[in-house]
Amino acid sequence: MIIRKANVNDIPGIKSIIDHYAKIEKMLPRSLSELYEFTRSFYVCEKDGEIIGCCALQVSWEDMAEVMSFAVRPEYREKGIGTDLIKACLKEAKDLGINNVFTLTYAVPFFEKQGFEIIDKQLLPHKVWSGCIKCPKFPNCDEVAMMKKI
Ligand SMILES: CC(=O)SCCNC(=O)CCNC(=O)[C@H](O)C(C)(C)COP(=O)(O)OP(=O)(O)OC[C@H]1O[C@@H](n2cnc3c(N)ncnc32)[C@H](O)[C@@H]1OP(=O)(O)O
Repeated sequence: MIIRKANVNDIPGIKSIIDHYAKIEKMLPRSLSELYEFTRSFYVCEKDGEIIGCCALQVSWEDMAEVMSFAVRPEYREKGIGTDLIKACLKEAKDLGINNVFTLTYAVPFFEKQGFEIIDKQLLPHKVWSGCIKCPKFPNCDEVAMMKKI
């Protein structure tokens, strides 16, 4: 099992994980087109040639990056893979010179364990909300904003 940067061949596997959770409203859906655009932002967990987890780090503003599209296939959850994916993203943020990593999530207890704290959504830069118009829940966002200083 390895954690590594994604390449374009991983996108169908990433989409299949996200589709599973989007159907049960645990995650926002992502189109193939969006995912290919974000290829360079993704880390994946690969096991026996199969993608079993994914997480993207997207630089959003000066000194700020977002963790997004984060999921582990149901049968592989609770084995530390999510933690390893987040660690890889936090290390990359540090390497990029970024000190603040945030996420918009329903998985609050998980992110608290990783040292993230709940913040007021108003503290996030306006640019973050440009994607919201595409969200099926818009304008009734029920995700929680969380931030970690690294
Ligand atoms: C930014 C976003 O994309 S938000 C969307 C987040 N994704 C989802 O909600 C999709 C469904 N959930 C998942 O795929 C997974 O549960 C993830 C990605 C959230 C976590 O991945 P996992 O591999 O299961 O996490 P991992 O095994 O590293 O868990 C670490 C700890 O967090 C806990 N934990 C994991 N997921 C959750 C959760 N959803 N709620 C509460 N606690 C959790 C684990 O029990 C574990 O606790 P421990 O250290 O006391 O043993």
